[in-house]
Amino acid sequence: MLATGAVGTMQNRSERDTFADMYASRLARLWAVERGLAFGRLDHVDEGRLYIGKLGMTDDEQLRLLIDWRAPVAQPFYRATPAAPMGVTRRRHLQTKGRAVIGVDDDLLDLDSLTDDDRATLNGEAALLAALDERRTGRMRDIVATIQAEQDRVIRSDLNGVLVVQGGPGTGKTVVALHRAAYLLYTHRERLERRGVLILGPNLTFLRYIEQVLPSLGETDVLLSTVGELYPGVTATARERPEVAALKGDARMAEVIAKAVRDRQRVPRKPVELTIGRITLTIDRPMLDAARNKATRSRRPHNQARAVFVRSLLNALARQQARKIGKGLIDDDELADLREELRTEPVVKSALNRLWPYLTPQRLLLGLYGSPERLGYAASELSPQERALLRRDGGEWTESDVPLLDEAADLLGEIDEQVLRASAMQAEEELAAARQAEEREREAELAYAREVLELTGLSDVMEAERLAERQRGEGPYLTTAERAAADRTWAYGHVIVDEAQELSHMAWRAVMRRCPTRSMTIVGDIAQTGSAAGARSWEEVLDPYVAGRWRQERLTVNYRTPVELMAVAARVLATIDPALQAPTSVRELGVEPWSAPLTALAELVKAEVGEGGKVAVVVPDALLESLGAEVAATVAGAVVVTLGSGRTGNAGSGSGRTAARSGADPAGAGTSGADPAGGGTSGAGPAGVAVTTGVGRAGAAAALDAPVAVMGVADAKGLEFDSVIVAEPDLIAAQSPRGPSDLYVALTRATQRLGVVHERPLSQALRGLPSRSPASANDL
Ligand SMILES: Nc1ncnc2c1ncn2[C@@H]1O[C@H](COP(=O)(O)OP(=O)(O)OP(=O)(O)O)[C@@H](O)[C@H]1O
Repeated sequence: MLATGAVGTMQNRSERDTFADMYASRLARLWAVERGLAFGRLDHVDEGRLYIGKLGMTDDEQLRLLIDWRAPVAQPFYRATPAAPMGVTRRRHLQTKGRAVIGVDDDLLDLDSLTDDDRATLNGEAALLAALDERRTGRMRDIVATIQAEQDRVIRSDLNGVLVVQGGPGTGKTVVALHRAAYLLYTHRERLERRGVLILGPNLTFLRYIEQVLPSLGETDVLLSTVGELYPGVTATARERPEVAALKGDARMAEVIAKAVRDRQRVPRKPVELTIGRITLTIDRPMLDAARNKATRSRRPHNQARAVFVRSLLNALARQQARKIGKGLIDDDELADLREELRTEPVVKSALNRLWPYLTPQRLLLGLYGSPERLGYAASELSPQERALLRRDGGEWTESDVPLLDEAADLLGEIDEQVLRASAMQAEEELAAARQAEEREREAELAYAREVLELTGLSDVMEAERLAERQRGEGPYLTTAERAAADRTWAYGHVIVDEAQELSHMAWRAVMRRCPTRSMTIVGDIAQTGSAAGARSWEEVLDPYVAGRWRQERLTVNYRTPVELMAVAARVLATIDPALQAPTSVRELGVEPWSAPLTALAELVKAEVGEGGKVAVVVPDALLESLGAEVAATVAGAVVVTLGSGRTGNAGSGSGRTAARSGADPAGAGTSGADPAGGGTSGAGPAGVAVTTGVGRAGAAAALDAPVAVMGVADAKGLEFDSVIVAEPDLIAAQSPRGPSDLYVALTRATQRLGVVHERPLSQALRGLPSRSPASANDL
């Protein structure tokens, strides 16, 4: 397709591009399912022998070769038990390497109907345990070959309505949610491909960790995002202090934002005088009140209601002008002429901009944070201490700001397309003139365009370049996920929220706006809530939106953490709430968790790296820098995940203490409010999953690929490692009101080995762990 080159009519070329895109994505899907393409066999009483795979295949005669795992006939592969065999006599798991079968595991479901031949070829190793024992790669894998019955029920649950999946650590919530996305796309392809599926995760590292699962199941067009990336054009990865995050996530902030918008429509006390030529016009209180009331009554969002306000005010001014120049009564045409003349008068324009300004959410919020007076008005319901927490001058957007920006955007509405176009045109003309006149550098030209936009009061709406692009018409071919990512008002066909317990009230409002049909899967664990603004119960979260209309499934088996490690974590869980139940672990490895002095940390990390697999050191936020530097100085290739999700400082190889923070990778630099890429859709991830932005994710990948990563708990959420060392556990438990939950999360990240290092005395729950010294590292 591509080799035909850019020939023919516009239409030919656009067709060619569309076909090329289509084939490319088909090819990406086929490549992605290569690993473990066929993984199961069902010997069925009626249907004969069926092979189960990642997608369905038939031969030239339409004979079924492979059944898609999501098809109804494949269901017994996951659900059949000896008690309820569903017509299956034998279930066989195929282990493959490349395209060769290297092993099989059988489950016998109906002994009576087996033939003698069948009996002779039985093979009973549990495929699940083999999968769980595998060394971790730093990326989540699909579990399509070993999905368990309780998980299958979640995966195949109905598309409609809100499904909550509550489960302890390691119960497969994340992996099940991803398989559910694949299942829903398969079963409701048309509806969901058109509207798209959004998956929200807790941080960029996590998204990086899971992003290959869906492509490996043949699904490439799903949008993965964090709440911090939800608002197009802003990539917020910075985090607030817990008390600020809690306040910004509080439900009362909705009214604060609403009042902040009303504040910008307030009528000044004194009349406004406008001198145009030799006459002076006065905008007085009654005129303003009338215009404002008309605008408010129109029930349009602020930026659209502005047109009503402006028209009313200009009409009044035009009449006043007519009176002043002695014209008296004027007809409609004359009124219209005068009004349009006034509209272009600079003094009038600037007065209108002050009285009812075009506002972007960014400008509104910064204006609010930056002004004690505005805060005093909008946040009058908050206490003075709370208002002080909101005060800020400029600075980076944080994750907790994003739901507020979204709230504001909803109340402000889009800025009129015509205004945008006019500004774009103006910007373009001015740019062209500037080019001819002075041949300035490209940078300077853009600066000039920005200035032009500044003058029209639209500078922070969009970049000059993007305005011009928009003006020219359609952009390049975009997938549903990419279009959805760039459109704040996009309504998704299905939304999956992972680590959902972390979302604040305000974040839920933003999420619910994106899913008016309320077809959602919400997975999380109330016991793991770390954010001060997070959830205490699912009722509290969901009842405001779907009271009595949501259903819950529980996952109860822990596939990650071995029995010995979970016993320790369960003691910590009991300190949070004795009523909470830890999930039951399926594996027993015979390796006990250990404790050691903090001073031995670096040596112990080295020893763990020697054991192989991925190692994580989870530390209190306050010690991230110092301990990160310490580990980096001793262990080659260590990466420190700096505070703020997904940004990493590559700690280098033994170069010492300075590297941990200051050496932040260049890709991680773009975490400020205005994302220069705009729109936040920088294309495809490695296997074609549309990702919202490359900015922080390159950094996130470094943390997952490194042999050792040092991080705070917020960045460890949802991840897992072969070996985990938790530093100063009691400081983690004390670092915020939800600290004990953070500790519980930290202790449940390991698939094989766990240790704690400490200087402070250990709390009751962790006391009594066998001690380990670096010298004995290899003995354990
Ligand atoms: N049926 C299964 N077959 C193979 N592996 C599984 C299965 N179920 C879960 N796992 C593995 O168990 C681990 C934990 O799963 P996952 O991360 O989805 O759990 P989680 O419930 O989201 O945990 P947390 O709440 O701690 O983040 C993963 O490595 C996952 O691949």
